[in-house]
Amino acid sequence: MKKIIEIKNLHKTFVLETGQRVHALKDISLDIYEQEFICLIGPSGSGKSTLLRLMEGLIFPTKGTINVLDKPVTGPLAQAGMVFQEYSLMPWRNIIDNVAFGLELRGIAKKERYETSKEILERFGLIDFLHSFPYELSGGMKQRAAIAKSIATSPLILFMDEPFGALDAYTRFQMQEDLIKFWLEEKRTIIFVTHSVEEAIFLGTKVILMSPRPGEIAKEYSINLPYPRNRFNTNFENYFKDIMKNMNVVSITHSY
Ligand SMILES: Nc1ncnc2c1ncn2[C@@H]1O[C@H](COP(=O)(O)OP(=O)(O)OP(=O)(O)O)[C@@H](O)[C@H]1O
Repeated sequence: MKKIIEIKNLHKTFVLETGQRVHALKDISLDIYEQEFICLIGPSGSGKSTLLRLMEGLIFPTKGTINVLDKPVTGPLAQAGMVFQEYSLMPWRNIIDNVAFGLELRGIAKKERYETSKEILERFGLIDFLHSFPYELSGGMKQRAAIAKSIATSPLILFMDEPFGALDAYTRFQMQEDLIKFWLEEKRTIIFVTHSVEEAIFLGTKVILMSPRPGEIAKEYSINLPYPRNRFNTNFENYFKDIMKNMNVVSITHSY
């Protein structure tokens, strides 16, 4: 498999307005290969979003290097799509114009960008909502539209920061299944931040556990379970227990 992202000895320190320094990430080294589905988990403040933003080229390392396709990251990646927990859609644009936005930026003619966007929206079950505005959709539909928007330009890498964090449990399960279906069909590289250990095991080819601040990679797990995954399988549960133990979630691991 081709290496897509190479991170070497990366440190990130933020300097606050008061002059105080926050050491967010410490000595991160990580290789990410084509078609991997990487899930980043760890306690709040362990630097998951910071690591994602560094990979996306939205911020830059204090020390160390990040290469994407053998080139140092110098600004927002053209080959990437991004989905956040909220705010991924522009409220003043209807759904088709949101999805078509990236294509519009690339100068694709209206007819063609609408055709591509309709195809994607059909696939994500939103074909009846082309002309609706984001506020008219449910949370799950909005996130479906946000994913559709992020893949419209066929990005090589999809960065997702807690995309299902605000959804109810039922919608979240549904979205996880839909995302896996998309990934199995398209085999893009996905880097996905979540607080849910269970979600990470359900989705990821690899789960990367971060330690509390300053965030370091505490452990990398290769999840050797076939897709679609079964949460009630013993091997699934074993990964869950092992990760929870390494997170030191004593009250939860106690009962096992
Ligand atoms: N722009 C910034 N300026 C100053 N400090 C920042 C900035 N962004 C992040 N930090 C700090 O870096 C640390 C890591 O933050 P980050 O948001 O990456 O953690 P996280 O693991 O994604 O947390 P959560 O799970 O709560 O979203 C935190 O201490 C945070 O306060």
